[in-house]
Amino acid sequence: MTDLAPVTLPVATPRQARRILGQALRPHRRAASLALMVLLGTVGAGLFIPPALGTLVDIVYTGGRRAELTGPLVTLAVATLVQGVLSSGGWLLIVQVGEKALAGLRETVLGHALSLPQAEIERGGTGDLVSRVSNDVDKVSEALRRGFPQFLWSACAAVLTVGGLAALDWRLALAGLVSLPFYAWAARGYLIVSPPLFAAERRAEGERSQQLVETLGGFRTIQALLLGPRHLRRTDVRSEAARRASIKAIDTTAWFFSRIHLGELTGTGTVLVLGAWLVGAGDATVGEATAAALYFIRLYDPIGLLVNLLDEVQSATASLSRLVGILQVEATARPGGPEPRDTTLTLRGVRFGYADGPDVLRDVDLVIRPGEHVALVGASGAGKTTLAALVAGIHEPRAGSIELGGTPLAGMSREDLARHITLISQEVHVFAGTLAEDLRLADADATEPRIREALSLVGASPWVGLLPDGLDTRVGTGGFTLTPVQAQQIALARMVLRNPAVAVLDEATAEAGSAGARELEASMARVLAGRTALLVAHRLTTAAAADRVVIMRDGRIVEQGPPSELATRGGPYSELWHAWQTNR
Ligand SMILES: Nc1ncnc2c1ncn2[C@@H]1O[C@H](COP(=O)(O)OP(=O)(O)OP(=O)(O)O)[C@@H](O)[C@H]1O
Repeated sequence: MTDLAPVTLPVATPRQARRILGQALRPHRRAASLALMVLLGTVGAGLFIPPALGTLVDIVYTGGRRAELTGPLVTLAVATLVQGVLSSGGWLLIVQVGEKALAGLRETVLGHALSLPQAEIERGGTGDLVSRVSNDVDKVSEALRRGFPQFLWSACAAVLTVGGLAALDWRLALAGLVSLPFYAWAARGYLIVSPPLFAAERRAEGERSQQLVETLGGFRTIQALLLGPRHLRRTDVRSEAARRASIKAIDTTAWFFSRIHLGELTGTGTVLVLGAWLVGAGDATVGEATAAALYFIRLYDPIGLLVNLLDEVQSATASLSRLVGILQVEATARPGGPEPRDTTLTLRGVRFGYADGPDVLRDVDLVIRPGEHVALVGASGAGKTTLAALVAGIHEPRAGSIELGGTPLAGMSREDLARHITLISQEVHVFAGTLAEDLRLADADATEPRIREALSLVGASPWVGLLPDGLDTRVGTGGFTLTPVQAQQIALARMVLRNPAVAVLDEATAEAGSAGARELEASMARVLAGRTALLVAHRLTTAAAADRVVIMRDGRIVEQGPPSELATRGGPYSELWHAWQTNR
């Protein structure tokens, strides 16, 4: 893998994508058939217009009576009215079907993405995933809302109009067909040339998003290591690739339209010349020749639209394939093993690395006894957060095993895992909604007294009491902004409500300030009482309160023992301890 070729999620073949779309449309077959009938009615009504106009031309041309005009004029009025009424109803029905199918598809894809282990998503790239569920969903959505109904209408209109022309005079219909080779030429070229170009455009956009997410996500590290110019260069390269891919795709569209206009010119010219000749030979009336030309001109819109839509359908198919590709990332099957005997955590010979990267954990052996609190201490990058994520079952080791009460985590179902072990990471997320809703994410049936009890245990009652609407106050995006300490307390309260036997905590005291950190330490101590706990300690006071401290360096455990013993042993912990005491 080169530096500039990130791993992305899989892409489905157009056939697989169409199959999934078909499945999403299946529950709405009846509404779709009704909408199709209404559309056919609309086009059918429009077919009466050219002959009626032709008849009017004949009446005027031959100096007919004024009363003769009534019939064609009534036909014109009724056909226009029916066309108008049916078309608005038909569009509405089709748009509804499209929206419902899209909602189903979006739920399927998002549901699958959420059920995937974090490692699978990280391997493919979160930027790529974001681009798929935003850009690609928009493209498919636009196609289903507008493109798909217009495509149906154009196809019906084109076929029926050619039928109307043939019913008028088969020779004039044949004359119109002279344009077909131009349309076929354009469509064939477009269908063969454009799919890879549109797929490349989507891929380039995905890679650009991926690069932006990487750059913004690693903002601090990039600044600290002065990697800004390098990341700017990479972003430039990917943006340039996306720009080139877009221009190539647009070029084929221009080529396509030039062929279509050639078809229109040839078809109309031939119909007019043959019409004039037939009139001259006395084989057709001026009105019939006019109607034939009008029929052919009525083909411009549907064919132009079909052309336009081929572009949109191609582009939407490429997006749909990327969306459906998410369904192809298989969640590693987790059959559900036996209930753990107890809450002993046992790590044996654990080795781990991210995606295809080097090992960041090596030969980790660790046993945490039921009820024991173990603190992980070490320099930044030593592997503490990674080890915590493995113990919470988020990642699986490359080698070695992690067991809870004798049951390997890898063999436990996600539900069992979530029931036994809860992880609180440094970046706590407060979901948009009321505070009570946010807390009930941990236990949907939690009663208000239980919620209040949990808030009291984590020390959040005083500030929650001051919120304008108490538990019904809206928090998260667009709502009341919680401080980092408050957000951590909410995460701890969620843990209390979920009540797991094992707690894994990545201490987030860095942003809390020293008063906030002390407050959080006290909240944590109350929540962890009685549970088996592994905590990543960023402050040595947290480590000093644990039963055992484990020191990590370069992905290995280099020292462990009770903090009071380690402080005087003269090893890495006592060095850290003394340095910290001196700097206080
Ligand atoms: N998502 C990731 N993808 C690739 N490498 C990663 C990822 N997360 C961490 N690493 C790498 O794994 C190693 C261990 O990182 P980890 O975050 O576990 O260390 P840490 O001891 O928790 O550091 P800190 O105290 O800064 O959080 C580091 O070299 C880091 O760059």
